[in-house]
Amino acid sequence: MTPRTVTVRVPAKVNTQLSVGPARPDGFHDLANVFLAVALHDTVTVTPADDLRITCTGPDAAQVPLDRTNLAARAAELLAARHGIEPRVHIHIDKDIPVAGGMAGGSADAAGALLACDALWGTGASQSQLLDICAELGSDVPFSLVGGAALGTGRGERLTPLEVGGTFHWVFAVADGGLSTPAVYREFDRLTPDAPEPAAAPALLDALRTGDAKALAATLTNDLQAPALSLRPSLAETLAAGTAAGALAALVSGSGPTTAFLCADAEAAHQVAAALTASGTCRAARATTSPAPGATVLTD
Ligand SMILES: C[C@](O)(CO)[C@H](O)COP(=O)(O)OP(=O)(O)OC[C@H]1O[C@@H](n2ccc(N)nc2=O)[C@H](O)[C@@H]1O
Ligand SMILES: Nc1ncnc2c1ncn2[C@@H]1O[C@H](COP(=O)(O)OP(=O)(O)OP(=O)(O)O)[C@@H](O)[C@H]1O
Repeated sequence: MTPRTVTVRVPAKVNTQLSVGPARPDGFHDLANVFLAVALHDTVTVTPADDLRITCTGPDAAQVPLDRTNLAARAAELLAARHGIEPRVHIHIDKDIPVAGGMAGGSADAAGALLACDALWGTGASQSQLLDICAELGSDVPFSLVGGAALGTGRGERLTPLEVGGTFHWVFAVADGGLSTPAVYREFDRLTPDAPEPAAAPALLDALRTGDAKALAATLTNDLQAPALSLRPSLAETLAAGTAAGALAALVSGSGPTTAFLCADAEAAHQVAAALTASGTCRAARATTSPAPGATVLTD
């Protein structure tokens, strides 16, 4: 029987290594992008409707477009077009991932809507067909579907799964307002005229594989950190506050302006979150863990 409602939970991501090469002729950049899914989630629920409709709840809901530019709507449209059906569906997003925060929130919603609509419509797309649609929707979307940890090459859409040998404890400091991903890449180009070809760092992959937080802290890198700080200098204060509170490492998450703090254990993460909240250098601080599974159907 065709299900009447499907709910999918999708994680946010942090980039443990984000190495960026020179701009390509198509405007994208080749990456060595070591993604790690973290246990902050959006929940996407799809229900049959007369037409494609989007609603959104959550603290950042006012910043989410409710028209067909929403990545979740585009995902439903693409899947429907591939199968010659009309995307008559109400997509509800319960949003907990910061918007325009460098944590792939829109990408998560796209992957979630795709998986949910596939189940609702019984289109039975294979994982590789779903991944193709994801790549068309955005560079981060394939990883939102698979979760866990993966190396993304090309523009980040070509994934190789990675082993993770333990649980890592993180704090994410949410900033006021967002940063535009294309603007951060443009600032990277301005600051880095001779970027080398990117490659994954063996020491970082080892740290993930062994679950060694100190080793991971020593190897975290983000080539978009300098451009994000150039566009939003106040993020340096947030990074310093988390480091002073005992984080093993502090870095900008993806294109920012969310900042990420790797901690030794759950207790340290709670202390760092409390100190960041008290510091007044961010809007909110959230403690969480990684890795987390990719898009997962909860009910149908
Ligand atoms: C910063 C990251 O979040 C790190 O994972 C991603 O690279 C961004 O992924 P995304 O938001 O899914 O990005 P897309 O929707 O594919 O592209 C948005 C814009 O970001 C820039 N972009 C993105 C990915 C990439 N490898 N090179 C780029 O230059 C381009 O200006 C592009 O027009
Ligand atoms: N479902 C969605 N949720 C949030 N933003 C969306 C969505 N669909 C489209 N957008 C648009 O995309 C922009 C970027 O939002 P998003 O939260 O995906 O950024 P991000 O987390 O920085 O992305 P990334 O880390 O993949 O670069 C928003 O400003 C918004 O206009």
